[in-house]
Amino acid sequence: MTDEDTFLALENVSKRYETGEGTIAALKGIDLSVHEGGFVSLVGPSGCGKTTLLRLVAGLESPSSGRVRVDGDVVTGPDPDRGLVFQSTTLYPWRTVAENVRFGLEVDDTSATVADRRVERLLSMVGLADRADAYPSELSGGMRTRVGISRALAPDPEVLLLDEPFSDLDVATRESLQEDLLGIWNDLDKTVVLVTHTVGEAVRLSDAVVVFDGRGTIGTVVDVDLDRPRDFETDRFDPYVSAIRNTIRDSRGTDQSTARRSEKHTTKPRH
Ligand SMILES: Nc1ncnc2c1ncn2[C@@H]1O[C@H](COP(=O)(O)OP(=O)(O)OP(=O)(O)O)[C@@H](O)[C@H]1O
Repeated sequence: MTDEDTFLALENVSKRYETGEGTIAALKGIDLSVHEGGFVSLVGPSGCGKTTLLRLVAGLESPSSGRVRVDGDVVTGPDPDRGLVFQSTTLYPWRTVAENVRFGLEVDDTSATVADRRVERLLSMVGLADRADAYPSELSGGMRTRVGISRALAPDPEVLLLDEPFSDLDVATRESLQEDLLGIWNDLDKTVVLVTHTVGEAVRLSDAVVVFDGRGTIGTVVDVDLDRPRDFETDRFDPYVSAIRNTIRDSRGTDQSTARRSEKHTTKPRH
């Protein structure tokens, strides 16, 4: 991948937090490039800096040094072009499903007709067209997550940032949402960064899996060269997939040589 293909870039990014107990180096000298329309997952042990990286890309935090760029522009704060979905999706309980999704459009001056059409389209993409008038308390956890994703997509962001969005869900719901997410990604052509604790999920969905080593640095980036659309059932038993999963599990949280810290990590363009 050449530098011109890079859409989302972290350039020598470090993030330190000052706390009562001292300085926490959450991320150290991170270099990462993601091409436009790429799907990248971040995995690694708890506390290794995955959420911090996502928050930096979202513009909710600033790097202590280095910079984050999206489509060439340095990220200086939140922007509707970067949609964020957190672990336990918080919906507005007093708003209906459609009104929650529509919220993402109220910050800009999208006309009512365009907004209605977009909300309708997003809800049908996630299979909730018939629940538009329901309230969040009337929905299952999986449905709430679907609404959260639709809300993040409403302003038509270029980048979708997902922080363990499926972690509270049972296996069947999780897999169904993974399929939906791939469908959305394919139809809407977003650049996606997903934080997950589940190696299988990362491999199933991504073009590349970024494996953090537990010391604030990236241990390795594993490319996932599987055809799309993916067949979850077949892939589950594919020896190539097992080998990738093992590589990721072996790299996660293991000691990395200091020499790797300055390596530049690049994900390959989608084929
Ligand atoms: N606002 C903050 N103030 C102080 N320290 C923080 C803050 N946010 C994160 N940290 C610390 O930075 C490190 C990285 O945290 P981060 O949440 O990015 O990890 P993570 O990989 O997402 O973890 P998990 O998988 O458990 O969600 C941790 O040591 C955490 O305690």
